[in-house]
This record gives sequence, structure tokens and C-alpha cells, in this order.
Amino acid sequence: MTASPILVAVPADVRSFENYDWHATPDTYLKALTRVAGATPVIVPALSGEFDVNALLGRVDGLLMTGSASNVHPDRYGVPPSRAHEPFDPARDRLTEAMIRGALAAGVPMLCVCRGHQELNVALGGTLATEIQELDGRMDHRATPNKDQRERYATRHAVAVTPGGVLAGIVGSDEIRVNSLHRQAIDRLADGLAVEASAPDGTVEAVSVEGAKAFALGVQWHPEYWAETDAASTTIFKAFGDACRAHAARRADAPR
Ligand SMILES: N[C@@H](CCC(=O)NCCCC(=O)O)C(=O)O
Repeated sequence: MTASPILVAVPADVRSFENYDWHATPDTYLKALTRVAGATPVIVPALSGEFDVNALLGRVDGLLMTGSASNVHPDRYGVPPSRAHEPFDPARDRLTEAMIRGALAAGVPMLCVCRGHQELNVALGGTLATEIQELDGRMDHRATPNKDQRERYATRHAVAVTPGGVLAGIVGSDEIRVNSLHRQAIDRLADGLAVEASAPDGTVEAVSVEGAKAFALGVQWHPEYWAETDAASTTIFKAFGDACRAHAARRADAPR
């Protein structure tokens, strides 16, 4: 019998064009799932009030939180909003917070990328800093201005991987080079998160959820973009796929 494909939920962004609100996600994440993690992606519309998020989580094997140019609304972490926090996507905020909490409670494996990594910190009670390139001693983590997408994702910097941590176990190294396309970052780390990697300026580049029932990793960079060609990116997506397969097997064995 052919094994069922593993299903990974991917919460959508909302974008408005051609007179409609579209619920969409970039195809780089979807291809990393199909080609490297061996998963079938399921794009989840940002309509969390209109369906049962936890029922959905009971029928998928993993959750991938994507990056986005939009930012988590600062009301969610107790900071007054300003122009520097824009643009927002409140429907995505509502969906991702519910999905992160639900996934952790149900032990659904979760990989959180860039905005997703920031959402994980906020969902667990942490805060974010904005325009970090303007803060003393911080690097500029934004992409070099360029229309060519491959070049935007090509500029890299080193991150120190926490020895003995979850990420170190996946990538097998105490230093990796990562791309960087963000202007916000974790400010106060949420209780229950462990730092898995840091940039030379102290920016928290990766986290894991302490005591999580399943794979629960956040990365501030974009392993999806070079998932087929960069060794560390490949291992992250393969490890996530393996965790989803293990969750699928547990679900299949669970009494109904
Ligand atoms: N908006 C947040 C999160 C950054 C992020 O997810 N970037 C994805 C790439 C967006 C792009 O193409 O520029 C922040 O800026 O920190």
C-alpha cells in the first residue's frame, strides 16, 4: 500500500489586488515542502473566525509559518503602533496565533520562518523590536535593495549555532551562513523559548520551544529559498519533513 502523503498547513497572507482580497503564500515555501520535505502543502486562508483551527490541526501532519513583508501588529505585544511597524496583516496575525498555540498544544510539528519566527515569540508572550538597523551596535539585516529576487536572497552573514541545541543537532555545525531579509527581530525572548542561534550583533536568529511535544523551531532567515541547494537549508526541511512523518505515524496509531 502506498503511504499517504504528509500534509503541512501553510497559513496565508492576505493581499488585495484586482478588486479582491487574496489568501496566498509565496511558492518558494510550497516548493521547499514538496521537493525537500516530501510534504503536500495545504494553504490555509486567513479566516480563522470562520472555521475550527484546532479541527484543521487534527487533520494535518505539520505547520509551516512563512515570512512576509508585513509585521505582527504591535498591539499583540503591548507596544503602541507607529508607522515604523507597518505594514500589517491583522487577519494573518489572528490565524497564526491560533495555529501556533493549537499546534503546540496538540504536538503538531512546526517550522516558523522569519515573520513566523517573530510570530512564535509573540504568541508565547515575547516582544519585537522594529527598524533594528537603527539601533546601536546592530547590523543591517535587510536585503540589499535589488529587483532580482535571487540576489536579494544571496547576501549572507554568519550565525553562531548554540552548541548541543536542537538546531546544532540538525545542521551538525556550530556556525552556518544565512540570508537575511528583515527589519524587525525578537526583543524580549518569550518564556519557554531557547535560543538556538545568534548573529554577531546579538540578534536572536533561531529558537526552539523548550519541552515541546514535537519539532518546534523558529529561524529568522529563509531556509526555504535555497532548500534544494544549501546544505543547512536542506537539512532543516528534511528534519521538518521527518518530524511530520513521525507525527503522521503517531496519528495513524492513535485510538479513534
Ligand atoms: N516583516 C518582518 C519579517 C521579515 C520577513 O518575513 N521577510 C520575508 C521577506 C520579505 C521580502 O521579500 O522582503 C521584518 O521585516 O522583520
